[in-house]
Amino acid sequence: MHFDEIPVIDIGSTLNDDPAARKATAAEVRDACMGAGFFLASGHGVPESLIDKQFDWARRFFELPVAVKQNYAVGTLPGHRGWEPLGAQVLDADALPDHKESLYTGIHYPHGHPNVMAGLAGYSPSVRVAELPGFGEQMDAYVLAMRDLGMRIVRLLALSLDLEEDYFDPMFEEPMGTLRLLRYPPQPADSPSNQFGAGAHTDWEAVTLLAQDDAGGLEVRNPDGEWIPAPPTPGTFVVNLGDMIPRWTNGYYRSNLHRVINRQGTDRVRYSIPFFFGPNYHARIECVPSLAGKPPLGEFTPCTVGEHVAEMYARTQAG
Ligand SMILES: O=C(O)CCC(=O)C(=O)O
Ligand SMILES: [Fe+2]
Repeated sequence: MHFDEIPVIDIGSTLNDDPAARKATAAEVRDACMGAGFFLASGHGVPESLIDKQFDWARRFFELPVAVKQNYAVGTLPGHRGWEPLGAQVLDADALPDHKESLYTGIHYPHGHPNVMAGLAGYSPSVRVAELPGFGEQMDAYVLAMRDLGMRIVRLLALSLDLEEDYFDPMFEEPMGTLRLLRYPPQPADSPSNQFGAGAHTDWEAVTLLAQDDAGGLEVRNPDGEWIPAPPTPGTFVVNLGDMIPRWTNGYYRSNLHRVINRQGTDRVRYSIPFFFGPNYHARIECVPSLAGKPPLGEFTPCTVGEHVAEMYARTQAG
């Protein structure tokens, strides 16, 4: 469905016991999911102070000397967690490497957890940084808030699909949750046209909850191929659907391409903090009963979350 802006949806009804109000919110969510696959959630209930602190700690981490950050590099820590230098990721194989630096952490699963011992993707201890006492505790507190917000969004999705509010709940026991700190240095105005902070891509999981600073630069592609800004909007999280959702809805809910360009032409660095939220590794993804009778909008084969993630990795490798 066509869209030319990203809607703002007040999700305050997820914080109190008024089912009729939540139903009304769910109707707005449904329209957003069938169009942009993105919305800006206001009234989310996450304290601004927690979000501000999260950006402060992100800055502090990136300001550490490279020699220190290297000790926390992806590949050095268990699972796919840790630091990635500028240019390490290629989200769009047709573009130059991404002009961004990042740290992956996420929901804390301790070393003895069976999924960690089995080496399942998405299950690792959260990152601690010895040089930054208090860093890990802040990340864990923020992740807890994202997990709570994520479940409230997942319940809205269920309602929006005419399902019981708790339809997805059992699949989100011991969920996957990756938190990423992102730092985008400015790109000069004359940088190559195929240079992006983050190249065009879709997210892989169920929902992404993104806090962005006020620099701007996130854009979503509509069906006409136009890039629509998801502008910095105080008091909101960017919420977008990942590739598991079209599988769950036979394509009726959209996981759309998006990209980032920090082309301010100044020395302005952009920071953003996405939380990628998905169900348990063993959960099954297949079209929800309320849509199963409608003609699929594409080919969507049921699979487990683990299989979905493996397929996504394979696709990037092949690309
Ligand atoms: O930094 C942003 O605004 C978006 C980042 C993003 O799309 C991603 O990390 O998947
Ligand atoms: Fe993304």
